[in-house]
Amino acid sequence: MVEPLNIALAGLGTVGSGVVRLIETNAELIARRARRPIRIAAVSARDRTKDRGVDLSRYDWEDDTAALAARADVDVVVEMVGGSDGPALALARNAIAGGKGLVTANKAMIAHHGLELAAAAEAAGVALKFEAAVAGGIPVIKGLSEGAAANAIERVYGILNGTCNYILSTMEDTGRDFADVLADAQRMGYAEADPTFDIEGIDAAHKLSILAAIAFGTRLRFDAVETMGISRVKAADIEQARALGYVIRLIGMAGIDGTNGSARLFQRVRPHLVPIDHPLAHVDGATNAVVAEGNFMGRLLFQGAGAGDGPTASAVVADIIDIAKGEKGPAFAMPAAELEAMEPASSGHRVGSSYIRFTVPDRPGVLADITAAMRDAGVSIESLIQKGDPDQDGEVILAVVTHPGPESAVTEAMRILDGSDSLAGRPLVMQIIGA
Ligand SMILES: NC(=O)C1=CN([C@@H]2O[C@H](COP(=O)(O)OP(=O)(O)OC[C@H]3O[C@@H](n4cnc5c(N)ncnc54)[C@H](O)[C@@H]3O)[C@@H](O)[C@H]2O)C=CC1
Ligand SMILES: N[C@@H](CC=O)C(=O)O
Ligand code: NA
Repeated sequence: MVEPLNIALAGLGTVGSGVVRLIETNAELIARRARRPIRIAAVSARDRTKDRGVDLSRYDWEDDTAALAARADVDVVVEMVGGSDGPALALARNAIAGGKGLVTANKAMIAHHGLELAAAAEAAGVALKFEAAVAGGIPVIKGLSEGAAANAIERVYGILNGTCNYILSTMEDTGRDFADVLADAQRMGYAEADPTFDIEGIDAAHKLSILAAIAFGTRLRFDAVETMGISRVKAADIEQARALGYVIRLIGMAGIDGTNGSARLFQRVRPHLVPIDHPLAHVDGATNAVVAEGNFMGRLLFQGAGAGDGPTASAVVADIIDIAKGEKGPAFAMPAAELEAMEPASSGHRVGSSYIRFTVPDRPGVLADITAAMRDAGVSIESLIQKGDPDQDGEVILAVVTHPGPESAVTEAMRILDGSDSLAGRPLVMQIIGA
């Protein structure tokens, strides 16, 4: 008789309920693939009485998630509570210290404490796994750390936040309002408990820092991700981008930069203009896509559902199955102590075209001031479009696309214009992804 793998589930929201449903629905095939049954020994969440659409009566209930790590009948703790610190981190630390495997969907916790937890798991001889934490259901952690293991990865980039992608692509398709579409994403379980993490790019930055550590064998540097979200993107930008042949997507991008002689880690999350014939332009809704470029494999594209109960549960349970089969890691594809400490690279010398949206007062001389600042900073303008009539405040929108050049020149032009009375608001700069 094969012993089951006994698991404890902490958190029974979108992801946790999905995990219960998946384990119950596919129990037989999971047991065959895991070589043993997966048994839910205990569950815990904030509210015992809440209707989650799954029957929890057959599982032991713990009011305090911390109790799960102390149970002798549990082999693996599955953390689906969320938050970089607090009860999630305490549970993770205690589970590992108690010799239990840890599976987590929590990118915030891994981005902040992943190295510590990975080292602790290696020392304790237990598994730490977090496939669901990056790009939801897409097996990108496994893909990079196993499938692409033989390659030096040169660059990794893509769409890492389902909520932002859902907002941008829905606004683009329907012209609906930002707040209204965000409320939809929350209803569908895509958004973080605090959606600021999504719309300000922080969630994508968490994921990017995890991917970069695995792709490049570097220590996690979430603190060094240059991060900008989509809250300043207006419907007018989406409209202008479309008129110019682009869509807007929140893109995370990481690579090793050797420009100044020493290798540095480049990590950035920002809204970008993506040409409509680029594969990332067709990634809609809560779908994520990750591109990895390796020196022998060439370009790989991983694409699939980046958020939501089913896909995220699929990634969580895949990790549980790996542990049932005896897999122990290491979590970041190499021992935590061997990950290289690398200084962050700045983006100033990067070269490319930019889109700049200016909101300006409707009066003569404004255009001359803007173009003079661009000229003085060495920015060459490819096109400039003025959007229609002034709005009710007497302001108009100017959309500028630059010829390829150093990003530092665009930054300098913005510095020259800072505080100018030819601007009615802070310009928005977005880089344009090459085809
Ligand atoms: N929703 C999604 O599509 C995805 C979520 N994730 C991550 O999975 C984790 C869970 O996310 P969701 O299920 O969406 O969140 P949720 O808000 O739907 O569920 C959170 C669960 O944790 C419980 N909880 C919260 N604070 C607690 C506390 N102090 N003590 C005990 N229980 C507590 C809640 O009662 C609830 O059952 C987060 O780390 C999130 O970033 C990862 C990938 C996708
Ligand atoms: N809030 C996240 C959930 C998955 O990681 C997202 O929208 O991508
Ligand atoms: Na994943």
